[in-house]
Amino acid sequence: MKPNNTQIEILVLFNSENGSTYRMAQAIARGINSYPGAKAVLKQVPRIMALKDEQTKSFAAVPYATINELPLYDGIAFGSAVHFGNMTADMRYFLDQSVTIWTQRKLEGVPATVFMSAGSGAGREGAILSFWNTLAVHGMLIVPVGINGASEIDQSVPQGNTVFGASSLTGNKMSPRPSEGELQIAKLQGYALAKAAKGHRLTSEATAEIVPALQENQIEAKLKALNIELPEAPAPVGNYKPYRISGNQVFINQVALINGKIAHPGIIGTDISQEQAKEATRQTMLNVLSVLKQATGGDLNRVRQAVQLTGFFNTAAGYANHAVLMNEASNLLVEIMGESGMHTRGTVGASSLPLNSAVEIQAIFELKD
Ligand SMILES: Cc1cc2nc3c(=O)[nH]c(=O)nc-3n(C[C@H](O)[C@H](O)[C@H](O)COP(=O)(O)O)c2cc1C
Repeated sequence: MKPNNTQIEILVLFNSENGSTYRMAQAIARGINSYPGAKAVLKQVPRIMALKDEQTKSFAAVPYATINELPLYDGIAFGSAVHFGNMTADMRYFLDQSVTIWTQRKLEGVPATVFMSAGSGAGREGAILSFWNTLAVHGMLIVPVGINGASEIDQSVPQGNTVFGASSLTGNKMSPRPSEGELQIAKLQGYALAKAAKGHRLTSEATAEIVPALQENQIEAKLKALNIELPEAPAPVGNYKPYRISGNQVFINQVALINGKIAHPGIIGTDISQEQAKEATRQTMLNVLSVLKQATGGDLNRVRQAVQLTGFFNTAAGYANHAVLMNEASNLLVEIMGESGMHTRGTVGASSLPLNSAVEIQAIFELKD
């Protein structure tokens, strides 16, 4: 069964009265077992009414399945006699008990295939297709046979093979039934199911690794990857809030505070160099992000996108490199948030800024609904 086992296990679940479906099931199982690392488990569906001579049947020793074990397998081959162009009542009754499994979506994506035993063959293709309806409602991955092996089997006798699944024409006595050809197609069908089940197992394992990574807070993951630790959000120094949410937008204003002091204070180009101004800009942008985190209740995944950044720079008269400084903030934001960090931008030179900061950034972000 599934848990941490490199072998895949596939249930061959059949309902037979006279043994033909059972013989087809055995051929399906042989095909499964011929696939490296795959093992077939043969079980029959419980009966609504016991057969009179059940103990004399070839399949008497095959255990009955319980409905709750279906999700434990890597794949399921369903086999039934054709009854009036449909699956048998036993099979129908059994599958009708799978409502909880269905609503819990436990069979979703699990490979499944259908084989049958018919008399004349009347309605056998329709029977397989109508069986598929139930599997589709469960979201199972249906594996047909196609024309696999069809041209190699003895064409001098009628054969029950269909592109949807193997079947036997037990009413036709031109050869012993199930015929060698019918059993051969069933074997190929079992092999194809095992192959799909192996693929399903590998995909499930890969998804199990990927999904938590995808669910992880992507902005936090990026911050970690860039070795950036957000500073403590600076407390307001007046009668205002560090952020305000209006509708689904967050408004933030920050200066270059770090541990209660301004990083590289003064006039750019006179008191501080361009490099120092860049450091102050980066610090200011980190402060913006740390306030944004506060605004989202600590969950930066709630941010849909950046909207607008406006940078104010305390510059000497004639200074014209504002864009170079503001790029420091823009690049940092896009590096952390990717495409959703893109924003419109305003950049302004000012003759003085609060606390003698060299930089002030106003930011607007949009939150997810
Ligand atoms: C109630 C009933 C309905 C059947 N309806 C069909 C049918 O629609 N088409 C057909 O080809 N055979 C039909 N058959 C024949 C069986 O499908 C056939 O005998 C089959 O091989 C039995 O499988 P088993 O040996 O596994 O019991 C019917 C048999 C019964 C008892």
